[in-house]
Amino acid sequence: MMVKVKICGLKRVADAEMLNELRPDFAGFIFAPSKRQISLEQALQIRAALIDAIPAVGVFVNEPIENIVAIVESRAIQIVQLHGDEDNTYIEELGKRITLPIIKAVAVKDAADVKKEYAADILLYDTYQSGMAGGTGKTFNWDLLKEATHPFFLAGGLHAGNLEAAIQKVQPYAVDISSGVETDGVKDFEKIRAVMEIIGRSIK
Ligand SMILES: O=C(O)c1ccccc1NCC(=O)[C@H](O)[C@H](O)COP(=O)(O)O
Repeated sequence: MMVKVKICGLKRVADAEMLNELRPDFAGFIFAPSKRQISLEQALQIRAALIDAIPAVGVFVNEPIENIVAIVESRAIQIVQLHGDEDNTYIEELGKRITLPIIKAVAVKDAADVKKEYAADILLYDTYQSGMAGGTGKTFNWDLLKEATHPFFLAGGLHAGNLEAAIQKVQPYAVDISSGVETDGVKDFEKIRAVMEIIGRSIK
């Protein structure tokens, strides 16, 4: 089976047009403080430009549940990604309020982070960096993922130059890439194309 790809941090309608051509499996909208943060209005415009076959993942960091529910009701997103310190009580509460799938991101410092169970549909393992919730552009020690017992998204510092090695080593369900497909902070068609080519060659 081919590894799935999420291209995260879309900021422009032009980014959606790139994805429509290159066909990753998911697009990510950042609703948390970040250089990639977008407003609901921008998200609705980008969603409208994206083909239906690419679900938009809304990325939140410790967001009040009411705000996520409002964004879900606007139909700007089809999947929710929790990228902060959300615990199982929070995730279960959110799960009662929405019907969308929930991805829980885990910042990996050590093996205990990988062993922890969450009440989410799937986990996403990302690089831990103090003071940054995500989008670090840095990899982490993939050996720690030997402890993973369920399919997961791999994130953190991935790009066309290390993607093949990452897939071979950790066999993720999906890869999630942001900084590695940007040039000067803007999504770069050629970098996304290179990633999609590598994914096309990868068989799990
Ligand atoms: O990308 C951000 O700026 C960001 C900010 C705050 C929380 C989450 C964020 N990104 C979430 C993602 O899913 C990224 O794709 C993931 O962290 C990997 O980013 P990168 O290392 O830049 O490829």
